[in-house]
Amino acid sequence: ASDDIKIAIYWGQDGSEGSLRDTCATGLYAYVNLAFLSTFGDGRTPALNLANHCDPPSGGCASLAAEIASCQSSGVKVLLSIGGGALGGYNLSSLSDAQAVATYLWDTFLGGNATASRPLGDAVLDGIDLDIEAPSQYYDDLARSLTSLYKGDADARGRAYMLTAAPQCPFPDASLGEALGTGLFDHVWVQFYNNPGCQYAPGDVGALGSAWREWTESLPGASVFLGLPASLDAAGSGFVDVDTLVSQVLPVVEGANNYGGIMLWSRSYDKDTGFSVKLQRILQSQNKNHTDIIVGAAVAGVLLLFMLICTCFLCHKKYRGTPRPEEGSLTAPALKRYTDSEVERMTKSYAHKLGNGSNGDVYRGNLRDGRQVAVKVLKNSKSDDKEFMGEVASVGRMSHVNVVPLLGICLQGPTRALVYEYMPNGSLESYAFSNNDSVQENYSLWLYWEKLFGIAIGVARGLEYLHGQGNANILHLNVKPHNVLLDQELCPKISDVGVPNLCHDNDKESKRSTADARDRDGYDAPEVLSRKFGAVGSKSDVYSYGLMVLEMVRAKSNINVGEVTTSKYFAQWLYEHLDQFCDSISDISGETRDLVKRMIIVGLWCIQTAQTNRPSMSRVVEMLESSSIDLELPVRISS
Ligand SMILES: Nc1ncnc2c1ncn2[C@@H]1O[C@H](COP(=O)(O)OP(=O)(O)OP(=O)(O)O)[C@@H](O)[C@H]1O
Repeated sequence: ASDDIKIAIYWGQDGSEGSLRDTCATGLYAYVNLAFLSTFGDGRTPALNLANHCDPPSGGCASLAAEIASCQSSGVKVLLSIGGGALGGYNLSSLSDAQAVATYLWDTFLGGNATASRPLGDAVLDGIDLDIEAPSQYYDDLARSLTSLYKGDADARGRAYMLTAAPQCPFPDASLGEALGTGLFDHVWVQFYNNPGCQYAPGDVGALGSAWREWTESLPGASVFLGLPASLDAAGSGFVDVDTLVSQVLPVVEGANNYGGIMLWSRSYDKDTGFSVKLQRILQSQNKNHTDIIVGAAVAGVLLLFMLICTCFLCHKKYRGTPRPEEGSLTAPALKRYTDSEVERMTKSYAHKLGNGSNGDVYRGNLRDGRQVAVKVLKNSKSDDKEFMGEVASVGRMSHVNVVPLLGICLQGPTRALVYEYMPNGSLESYAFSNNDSVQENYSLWLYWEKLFGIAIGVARGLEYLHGQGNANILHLNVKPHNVLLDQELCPKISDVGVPNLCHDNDKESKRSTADARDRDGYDAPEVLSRKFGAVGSKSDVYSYGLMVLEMVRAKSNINVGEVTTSKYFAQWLYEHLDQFCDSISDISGETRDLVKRMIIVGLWCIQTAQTNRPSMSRVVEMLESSSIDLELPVRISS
């Protein structure tokens, strides 16, 4: 869930929206409503409808239990939404019917009778959402019955469940007005769309603002969310683009004490348009600017204080005798030291392994303040503490928007672990190169050319920094899509920086496995594989970078160049067919075409066999920032 704005989303009405697990893993949402239990009440056999995600009658939705658990473990609340647009499929006919439905929901999806048949397997959801659009009665009774069941469980087991609702913005809501009058709802996502009388009209927030006031004042005990469509196609009317939302609408709604965030209909539209990605990005950059001002003022204050202390210290120094021999700090300035029991606690005893790299296994975890982290437990690390700390200190000093931040380390007995900021969107490999269908399906739409270009230039800037622009002077020597991680906004961050230096790699076994891995990955420069091509240096990273960029182009275009499959042949093919290739990508506008052409020309320069022909990373950044008209192709592909 975002630190900046809480977003509730509806998931389940379109198989192409990607899995529930992936939806939660985007880190964009705080609440996911499973949509919908579309048949219930008045003697009907209740039925789930989750589009083509799974088939409830055959028990096919039980497999969602693991995905729900994965969402919950990352802090996302998962609710079952009942009702929806299939108006003939549900209603409540009496008080006893409402009580029976409440008991069914409790036993089947929440903390009730475990022996009931459970379409979502052993998942215990976080609550029930009422999306009741049909004329209705007895939903106040349903709310009271559910709440008393919740309360029984809370008394016994201390678990809290939620009750939420999605009324329309005309106040009071025709279907849910009475239920909301009970004051029993935790969150209410009011639909400010398909309702011209109270939704946003271009340039006019008046109607929305006055309906918002009525809703927030009438529900003092609930947090109220602004419900919006995530794309123009998601509703007949009421779409507000992200820039307008941030500049005109949020300032009106955020003033309410019980403003909770926004609700979006629905995940599939949000995935198509990137609405919430853009929203989170804008809000985070606003927060950052605000924080920068505060930090700037604080830094100025600290500097003043520091100067004062130095002055006092220098005045008194001559009376203090000879200084003590230098102790040397083993801990890099900004790095926190963790004990091995703290690492165990933050990873919940190494419960969630993210993967295993050649230098150790990586686990997901949480710091005490709730921040998610990735903990790399090193194997074969250097046993000399001082040597280890020397290496880790130089990594810890680095700070660049395109390098994964190292937050802390553990160095206790044999345990050596590195604690990194967690990157919720995994690696570029899984976005751009995965053969896993579900991942492809979920993310293919993100990978429009502009995004890929943004990733390419971000990685270039990160490498430029490592190579010395930030005085880091670090070689990566393992640049590949696996080691480019993507944060919440898909901003690329280079990972594994300096890690090989922390580990012994001079034993034969690890050398052999490294070489194998290298053969497999194929991103290494010729000189890394054989010294007859010269010494390894920063241009070796340039080579791997260039190959990676060309592979990104290949993966995105999915182009068939005949029998040819290797990167090198693809590069040769691109070299010979550059304009033809750019023309062949039909959806490319002139501007996008230029970005793609720049990526290709830069890539071709970077993979020159002779190191002297390859540009430096600073030059790569310059080339990417220029126009393709100013860039020439190399004379040959590999010279
Ligand atoms: N900061 C992080 N946030 C999220 N996932 C991470 C983070 N760091 C590593 N991972 C994930 O952990 C797994 C292992 O990563 P690691 O960097 O150790 O290995 P690798 O890059 O796959 O292989 P190698 O180290 O052999 O090059 C990968 O799936 C990676 O995406």
